[in-house]
Amino acid sequence: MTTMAQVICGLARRWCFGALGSPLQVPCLQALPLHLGRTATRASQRDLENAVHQVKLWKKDPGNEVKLKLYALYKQATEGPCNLPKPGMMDLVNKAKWDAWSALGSLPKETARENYVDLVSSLSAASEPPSPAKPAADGEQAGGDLVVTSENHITTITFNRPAKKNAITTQMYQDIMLALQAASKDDSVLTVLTGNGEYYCSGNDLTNFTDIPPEGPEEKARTNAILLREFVDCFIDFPKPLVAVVNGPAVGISVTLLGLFDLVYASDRATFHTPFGPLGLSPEGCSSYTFPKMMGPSKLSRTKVGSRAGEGGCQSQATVSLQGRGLGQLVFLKAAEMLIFGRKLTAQEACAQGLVTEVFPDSTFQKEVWTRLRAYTKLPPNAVRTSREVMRSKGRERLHAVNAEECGALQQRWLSEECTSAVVRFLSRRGKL
Ligand SMILES: CCCC/C=C/CC(=O)SCCNC(=O)CCNC(=O)[C@H](O)C(C)(C)COP(=O)(O)OP(=O)(O)OC[C@H]1O[C@@H](n2cnc3c(N)ncnc32)[C@H](O)[C@@H]1OP(=O)(O)O
Repeated sequence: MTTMAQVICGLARRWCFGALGSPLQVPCLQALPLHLGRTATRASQRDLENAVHQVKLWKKDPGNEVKLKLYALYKQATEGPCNLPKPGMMDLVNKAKWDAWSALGSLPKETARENYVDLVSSLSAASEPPSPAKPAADGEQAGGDLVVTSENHITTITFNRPAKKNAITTQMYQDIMLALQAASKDDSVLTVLTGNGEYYCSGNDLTNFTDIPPEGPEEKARTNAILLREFVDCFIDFPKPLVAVVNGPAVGISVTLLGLFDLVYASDRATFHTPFGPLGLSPEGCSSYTFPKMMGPSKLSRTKVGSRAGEGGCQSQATVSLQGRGLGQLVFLKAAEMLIFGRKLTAQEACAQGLVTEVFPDSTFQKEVWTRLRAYTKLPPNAVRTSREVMRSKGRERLHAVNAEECGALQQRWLSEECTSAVVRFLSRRGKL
């Protein structure tokens, strides 16, 4: 049975998507705050347009009552008194809007315009789009190495060690797991990971390898493998859409995990680097499975090849290479170049390979991405969740198996001479040893 609350929620969602085509309205004009934020001047048509634009940027849903007020005032300001026939009782959305508009009676257009602008102005302060976190003067932002916020049905987990390029400490792995656990149960529709400052994340903090317990390095490798496996499992099993807002360069595990995300939005300043070869490591985050899957031969760009190009023909590089390697041999060239040889991709390249959903100019990145995400939170949450589950459930068992295998390989790698000398090189160059 549909309850009244459900009907109202449904109304709110439909309005947010502009089912009725314009900003919403007011049953009782006298209740509106007049002249807030402006004094003696009358509101112009330009003021009205600016106010409409402002409403689109609001991050907080102002609620149905305000939306109705805005709708009615806008209609009155642009079309005058309501002279439409009254919608039927069952046409709930249109009836509510008709009621609100009709309640304005013969209010002059100019006054309606003014009231609309004043109402928006009074509500705007509370609805500014979130500004990207900025490092404090000493390079570290208050709030710890990980900042978790929840607003407007979006839970945001922010790497917050800008002075260390947001490298992930052992404590941060634990805290991210806790944050994901909480986000899976809160009322958020989306869970976002992002970074504060210049970097998205520089991957595993390489000093994590330095605190060897009395039992020796084998014990350290064993506990790290358990931690990594549990950490990646949290992403595999996470029940809601995961979004990466990649504000800058991404390295190591912060890149490999992206294969488990649903949306990856990147600034054109971002790069994607998995330097496992140079570090004596092997892939993690299920990337040995997800990357070849997303970057497989069918995804490679088509390139003119030899004399065939002269005949007007094109062949993909993959096709050519595969022919050279023998029939039936599947070689995932791009994934191999990244994961084995440590080739760094630009945001555009990563997008072409399917690792990134969309690239935005850095200057408008935050504004565009958060506006998009806020719009997505207005979708019916149960439908979003169901679609995601249907898409994800089939591969989950496989991902767990891949994760276990990758962690087993890494446990050995961490004990290898190749890996220890690479970490020592990095740390000694920075005077950490
Ligand atoms: C238990 C689970 C294990 C999961 C395993 C995951 C595998 C990976 O994630 S592999 C990838 C590991 N990450 C790296 O190899 C990146 C190492 N860092 C760098 O190469 C460079 O720092 C940089 C390219 C990210 C930035 O270079 P830039 O010259 O601009 O800045 P720096 O002066 O080097 O860095 C500033 C500051 O930050 C510290 N730092 C940066 N990244 C890390 C890191 N990953 N671990 C530890 N510390 C890092 C760097 O030491 C500097 O610190 P100081 O100012 O104190 O010297």
